[in-house]
Amino acid sequence: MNIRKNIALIAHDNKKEDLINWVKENKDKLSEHFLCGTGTTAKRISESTGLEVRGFRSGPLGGDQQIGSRIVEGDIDMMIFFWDPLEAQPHDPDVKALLRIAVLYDIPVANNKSSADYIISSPIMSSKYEREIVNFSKSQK
Ligand SMILES: O=C(CO)COP(=O)(O)O
Repeated sequence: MNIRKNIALIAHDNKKEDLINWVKENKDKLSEHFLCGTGTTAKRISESTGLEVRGFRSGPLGGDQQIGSRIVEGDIDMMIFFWDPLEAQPHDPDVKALLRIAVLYDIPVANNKSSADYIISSPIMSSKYEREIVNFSKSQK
């Protein structure tokens, strides 16, 4: 029995279909975990797949920041974020901040289908794999 992971699912508008299709392809595996996402992404995935996805605010309204804060709190184990490489977003600083915080806290991140396929099929998904919790020295706190 695998431990249920907290997986954040996020996609920009031009990438939402790609993420929904990926979730459909991996529905059985994903149904064993806790899913969350930015507002519109979460809603669209729920409607298209029937999976329960906890929705935060929409990305441009602070959803990326909410998920970033969950990462800081240790409440997100991995993030699938299909961001749009061909279109600027009004909240690009929030997107950059979320990607930065995911790197800082050593969260596995996939930004396209092939890397998402790697994560979903990797030992990271099983209970045997324990990510080292990132500890910052006092001076960095
Ligand atoms: O903009 C987003 C991520 O930066 C996604 O937000 P929505 O899921 O609300 O469209």
